[in-house]
Amino acid sequence: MRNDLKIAPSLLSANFANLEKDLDQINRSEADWLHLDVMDGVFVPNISFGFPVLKAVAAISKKPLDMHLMIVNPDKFISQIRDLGTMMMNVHYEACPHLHRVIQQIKEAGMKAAVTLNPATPVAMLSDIIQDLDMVLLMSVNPGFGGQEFIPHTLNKIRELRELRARSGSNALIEIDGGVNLQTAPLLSEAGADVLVAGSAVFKAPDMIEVIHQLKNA
Ligand SMILES: O=C(CO)[C@@H](O)[C@H](O)COP(=O)(O)O
Ligand SMILES: [Co+2]
Repeated sequence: MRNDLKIAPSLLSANFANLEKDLDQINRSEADWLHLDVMDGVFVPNISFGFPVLKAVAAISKKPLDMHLMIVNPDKFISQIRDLGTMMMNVHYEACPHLHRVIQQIKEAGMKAAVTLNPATPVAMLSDIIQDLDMVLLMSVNPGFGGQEFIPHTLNKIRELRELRARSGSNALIEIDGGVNLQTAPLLSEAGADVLVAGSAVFKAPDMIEVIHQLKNA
């Protein structure tokens, strides 16, 4: 069994009327990171939360922040995201015509940089940027909503990404987001994922700490 699989609970499925209670559970769990889904209603057909909520969450979270920006023009917000104490800033390939510049700006701001691919975007699109990345996030659902069903083709994309990573000498982690649960996590771990994001599987469970423990040992 591998012992390096990271788990990043996604706050999108938390109880927003009592975030402090849910965050306390995450803080006390074996979760490695806290995944935060920012949506603008333009890049994706949904709106989640913005800086007032992010500031309150950042003040309570004891886990490093993994910020998933489902927004157009994410470069406009690099310094504000950094000032929250963010560890990893994920921008979508599909939202960044000047991706190389955005990645350099994120790193210059002192954060780790990740690129996210939608389910229909081929892994090969990263061949000229993967050397500069700390992580690639593969969406295993169409972004915008929690609680959707896992797209099985993601398993092939993980294998392709591992090959691209090996060919290019990159150390980028492979993170998977969408439909991760106790059934899909072992398949993802086996295929070579490094980080699993889980929203509804964690926050809708009766015992979050136990589910995180089980995911971690997938
Ligand atoms: O980025 C997103 C959705 O766009 C995710 O991070 C979701 O929050 C994952 O939710 P589940 O599929 O795990 O319920
Ligand atoms: Co996400």
